[in-house]
Amino acid sequence: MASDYYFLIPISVAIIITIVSVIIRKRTLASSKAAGGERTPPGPWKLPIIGNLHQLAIGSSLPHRRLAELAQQYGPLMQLQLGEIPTVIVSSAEWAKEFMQAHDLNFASRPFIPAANIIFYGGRDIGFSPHGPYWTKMRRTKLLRPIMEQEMAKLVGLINTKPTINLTEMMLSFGNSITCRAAFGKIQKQEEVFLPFIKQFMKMLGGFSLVDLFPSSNLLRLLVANAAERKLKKVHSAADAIMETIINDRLAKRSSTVAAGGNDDEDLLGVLLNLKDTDDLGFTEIKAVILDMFLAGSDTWTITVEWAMSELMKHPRVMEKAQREVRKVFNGKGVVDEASIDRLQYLQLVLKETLRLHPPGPLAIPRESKETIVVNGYKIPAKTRVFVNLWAINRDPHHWAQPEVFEPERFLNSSVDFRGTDFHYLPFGAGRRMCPGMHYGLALAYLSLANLIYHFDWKLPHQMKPEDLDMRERFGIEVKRQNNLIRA
Ligand code: HEM
Repeated sequence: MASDYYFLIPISVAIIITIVSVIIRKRTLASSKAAGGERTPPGPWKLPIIGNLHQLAIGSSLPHRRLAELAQQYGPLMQLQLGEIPTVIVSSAEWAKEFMQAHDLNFASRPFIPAANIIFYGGRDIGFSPHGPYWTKMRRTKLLRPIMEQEMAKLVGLINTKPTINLTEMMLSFGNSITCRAAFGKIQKQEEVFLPFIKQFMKMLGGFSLVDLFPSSNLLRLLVANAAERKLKKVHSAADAIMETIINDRLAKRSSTVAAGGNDDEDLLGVLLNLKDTDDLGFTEIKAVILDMFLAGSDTWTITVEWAMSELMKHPRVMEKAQREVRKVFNGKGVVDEASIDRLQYLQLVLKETLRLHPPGPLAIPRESKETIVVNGYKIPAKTRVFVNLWAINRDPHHWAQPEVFEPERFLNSSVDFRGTDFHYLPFGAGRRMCPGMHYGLALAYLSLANLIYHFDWKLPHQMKPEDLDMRERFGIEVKRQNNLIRA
């Protein structure tokens, strides 16, 4: 008897699917028509409470890749609700130009991120301070170009002593030691205790944290936020104590340097202490900017060098060409120094292409709209969080032929540059909040890369073929290689 009704099952399923699709479509359309007739950007249908978080969690993709997939479905300006946070994702050069140039002023602020708030003394740094007079004053602070060449020589010496090297680990510790020199000058003992704190801050700032996405949830606050906050504050106060000691030591030495007619401006701390007297800078601000230097200014360029080396090992033709160039330019000298680095034209193409495919900050640093604004007919309410997907823009097939292929020659005879004016190529962002450490980061990356390929021939371990090299990424505040790069 029951079998008589089996034919009804597919019909019922079809009817249910049709009804659900109509409801979803209606809700999607409704959400793209805001009150007052302006449209809101399109986006996927959201669930109560979590909004679109489940769509980000689908698959094993990292956020910048998953957001790029969603943008292919919903368009280069897409609206998502991430927990309680209304969010807009920008994924094309044309829209990036709207947000980072035409309406840059409205999107020049940073959202409130609880971990960043603790780490940077309530936004007293450059990267997370809201847009306003304080940020303007801090942006004027010149981030230093340290004495790099001695450090490079140390790196070369270290590689020379080892038959097999882990380039990932080596670049990490090299980057940290350069940053310590740039920030504090010659320090020895504090360096070792300070750096592990920085690593912990990195972990706490990385990714999309639940506490950040549900700021009003008392339950979440009780279950996770309070414990996480306590841990972060403990780590922060230990890092703070070390910085205090370093500053006090410097102040003691500084008076004798200045009394002897010297200038204390060889490192970032010296420069900031000079500004303290003229620009009304407090110790809190000095410590916040030093933390910026460690958090934004160390891993970024070392990760870039690592990706460049990975691509060179994967593409022996490019490695050979780059190596031939650097050996020709520096052969008479025996050392790679900064003076002739501009002559390495092919290496510049290699670095440009590396940053196109592997921008270390693929979603930049989030921005926030100051006021409600209509951009090209789409209404963006005040306090909307904005992510510009630099990773997706840098490989948009509308602007790049064969975008997934590593081809440094694509930049030959092209005027496309890092400056943030070519909106289809934005490894350093654009507009007011564009990276202030660009020149310093690029100089270090060129010099390291040139040294690595000038002094050494590189080979993958265990007879690995170039095409088998694992190029997977790991997400954090910066995107690194998932597995370490080892050289035989
Ligand atoms: C290869 C190296 C680097 C890359 C690719 C890079 C990339 C970026 C990106 C994409 C942003 C966000 C820009 C935006 O929101 O539009 C940024 C911001 C920032 N970067 Fe870099 N960066 C690098 C090196 C450095 C270095 C060496 C320093 C410091 C010495 C530094 C300090 C900063 C700071 C302070 C900000 C925040 C600026 C603000 O909010 O006003 N960066 N960087």
